[in-house]
Amino acid sequence: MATLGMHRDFLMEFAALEKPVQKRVFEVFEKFAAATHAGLHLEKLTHQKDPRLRTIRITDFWRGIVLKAESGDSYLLLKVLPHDKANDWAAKHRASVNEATQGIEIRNDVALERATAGLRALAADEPSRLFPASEYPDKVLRSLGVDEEILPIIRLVPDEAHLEALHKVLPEQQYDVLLGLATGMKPEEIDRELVQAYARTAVQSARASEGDELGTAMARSRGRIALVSGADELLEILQRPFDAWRVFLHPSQYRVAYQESYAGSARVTGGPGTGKTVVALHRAYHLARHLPSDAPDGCVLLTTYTKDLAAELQRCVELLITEDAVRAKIRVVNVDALANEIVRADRGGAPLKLVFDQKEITARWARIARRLNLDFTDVFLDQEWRHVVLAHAVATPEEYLKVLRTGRGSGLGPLKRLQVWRAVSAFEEQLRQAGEWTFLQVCAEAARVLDGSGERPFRHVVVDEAQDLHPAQWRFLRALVGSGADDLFLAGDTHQRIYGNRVSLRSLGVEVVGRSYRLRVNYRTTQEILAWSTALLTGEKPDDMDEGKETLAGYRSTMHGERPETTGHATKPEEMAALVAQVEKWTASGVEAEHIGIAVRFIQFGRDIVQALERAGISAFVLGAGRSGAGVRIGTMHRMKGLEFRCVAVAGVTDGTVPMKSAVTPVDVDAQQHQEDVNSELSVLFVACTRAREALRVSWHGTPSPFLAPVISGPRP
Ligand SMILES: Nc1ncnc2c1ncn2[C@@H]1O[C@H](COP(=O)(O)OP(=O)(O)OP(=O)(O)O)[C@@H](O)[C@H]1O
Repeated sequence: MATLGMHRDFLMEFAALEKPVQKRVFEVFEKFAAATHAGLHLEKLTHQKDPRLRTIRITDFWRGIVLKAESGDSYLLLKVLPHDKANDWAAKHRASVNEATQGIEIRNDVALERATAGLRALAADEPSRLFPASEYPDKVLRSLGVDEEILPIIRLVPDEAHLEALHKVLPEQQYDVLLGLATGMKPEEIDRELVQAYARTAVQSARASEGDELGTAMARSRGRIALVSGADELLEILQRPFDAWRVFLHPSQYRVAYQESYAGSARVTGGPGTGKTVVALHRAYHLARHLPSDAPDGCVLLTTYTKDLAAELQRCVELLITEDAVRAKIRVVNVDALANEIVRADRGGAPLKLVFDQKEITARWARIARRLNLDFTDVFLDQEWRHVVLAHAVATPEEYLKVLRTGRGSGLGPLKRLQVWRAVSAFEEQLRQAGEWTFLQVCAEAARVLDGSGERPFRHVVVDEAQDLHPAQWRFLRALVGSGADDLFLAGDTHQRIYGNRVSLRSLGVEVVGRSYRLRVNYRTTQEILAWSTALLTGEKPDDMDEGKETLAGYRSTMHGERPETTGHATKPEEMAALVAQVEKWTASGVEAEHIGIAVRFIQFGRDIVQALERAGISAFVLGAGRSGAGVRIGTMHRMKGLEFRCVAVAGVTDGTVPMKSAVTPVDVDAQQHQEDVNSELSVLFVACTRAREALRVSWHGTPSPFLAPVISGPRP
C-alpha cells in the first residue's frame, strides 16, 4: 500500500482556502489515500530544485505540491498554492534528510544563499559569533544534525536576533537545535530532548518500511509530518485543520505522551502555551487505548482544578478521540466535584452543605478571634488553617505543636500554637455543628473514605494544571489510584501558580524523580509577547514542587509579531475609552469579537467595560455568566487560566489593584506569606498576559502597577 504523509504547512494552507476549493483538495487527495493514485496526473515542474517534486492540479488556479519517492510508493503532501506560486516554490525548495534524526527537512536554497551573502558582509565588521568553533566544535554540531551546508553559515551568525531571522530559512530541525543551544540548553540536553526524541518516534512507527526511504524519513518527522492511513483519516484531519495539536505533536511532546509505560508517576512541565494540556490529553488517550479488555468505562480519570477547565478538557477529549469505546474509558471531572461525589455517596447521597464564600470564611475567623480574645488576624488564622493544619492533615493539638510550618514566615512558640489551635477547633466545631464543609475538607474526607475502604476507583489519573492543587487535594488524588506503573500523570507549570499552594510531591507519596519532562516550545504566543511576559517574572524564583528550582531556559516561541503595547491613562473613563477604541481597531482589522479577551483583576471593572463596549455597539459579556457565542470575552485574570485569544487586553493594571491589596497578607502579619501572595499576584498577571496569541495590550489608570516596572521603566523596585 502507498504511504501518504501530510506536512503541517499543507494543513495550514488548506485551512485558509475557501470551502469549495477545500472540497476539491479533499477529492483529489482522497484518491491518494485510497491508494488508487495510478490514474492521477502528477506533473513535473519546469525549474524545480528537487527532481522528486510534482504538482497536482486541484482547480485551474490551485496546485498541490507533492514529494514523490524515486523508488517505493511514498508521497508527501507539502503545499497547496496558487499555480504560479507553486512553480516559484518548487524552483527554490528541496527536501533532504537530517543526518542525526533521519527525518525530512525542507530547505529554501535560494534564501539560504542570500542569507549567507548577507552574513558574510556583516561578518567583516562584526567580530562577535554566536556559535564559535572553540565552544561548539563541528563534531558536536554534526552529531546534532547540523549539516555541511549549514555549518559554515551558522559560524557567521553574530547573535540570537540574527539566528531568529534565519528561522524560515534554515531547515526546521536544525533551527530547533541551534536555537536550543543559543538559549542555554546543553548539547546533551538537545540530543536527549530533540534528536533522540525524533529518532524514537521513528522506531515506534510501524508504518516505516524497509527500502522505502521517503516513507521511513516521513515516519521520522513527527511534529511536522503526519502519516495518513486512509481516506477516512485524511478527511478527519482536513475537517479540523485548526486543531493541528491532534495530529502534529512535537517529538518532545510525543515521547512524553506516548511513552509506552512509566514505572510510576510522571510529570510534564513547561511555560505557558507549550502544550502541557495537549500532552495530558494525548496521555489520557494512550492510557485509555491500552487498557486490558475487561477495564470498565470511566476508569481513566482526566482531572483539573476548576469546573470550567474540566469542561474545556471534555471538549478536547471529544475532538481528539473519535473511537466511542476508547472515549468512554475516560472520565473528565474537576477534583472538587469528584471528591464531593465520593463523600456524598459515602453519606447516603444527601448533598453536602458547602461554604465557599471566602469573605464569609474570613468573617468567621474574625468572630472567633474576637470571642477567644486572640491576638491573630482573621487572614492569618485562615491561612494557618489551610497552609498548615489542612496541608499537613493535622488532627490533634499534639500534632500541631510538632508540625513543621514550612513556608510560613512568623515563628510560633508552643503557647501561641495552642492559642491558634483553640481557634482552629472552634472554627471546625462551628462547621461540624452546622453540617457544613469547605472544599478542602471534602477532599480530605474523600481521601479518608477511600483509604478506609481500600477502594481505588481509577486505573490511571491524569492531572492538568497540577501546580494549583492543595496537599489535601493531592492526598485525595493519590487515594484514587493504586500505586504502580502509570498511576499519576501530572501536567503543570509553577510559574503560573495562582492559588498559593506550595507542595512537595514526594512528601505526599507522588514520586516523579527521573520521570519529569520539560517542554520548551511555545505554540500559542509570539516570541515578542513571550519575552515581554517573561520579563514580568524577573527576580521571581518559583519552586518546582519537588524542592528544586524551575527554570525558563530554552523556553521560546517560533512565531513572531508585534511587541505588546503598554498604555497609561489619567482616569478610569479615559482608560475605558481607549480600550473600546482598541477593540474597535482589532475588529476592524478582521479579528472576530469572540477571539478578543479582556482580563481584569476584579470583575466589577469587567462589568463596566462590558457596558462601555455595548454602548459602542460591540457585543461583549463576562465569562462564566452562562453566555457563549459571539462577543468579546471579559473575565478576571484568574478566570483566563486555560483560555487563549488572538488579541488580549489586560486592563486596570494599576498600583493598588495589581497586586490586589486585599489578596496580599500584610508584611507585618507574615513576611513570608506576604511574599508568597505577591508572587501569586504576579503569576496571575503573567497568566493573563500569556493568553494572547497575536496581540497583547496592557493598560492602567493613575500609577501603573509596580509589576510593570521591568517592562516600562527598568527593573522592579
Ligand atoms: N504540537 C502542537 N501543534 C500545534 N499546536 C499545538 C501543539 N501543541 C500545543 N498546541 C497549541 O498551543 C496552544 C497551547 O497549548 P496548551 O493549552 O496545551 O498549552 P499549556 O502548556 O497547557 O498552556 P498553559 O500552561 O498556558 O495553560 C493551544 O492552542 C494548542 O492547541
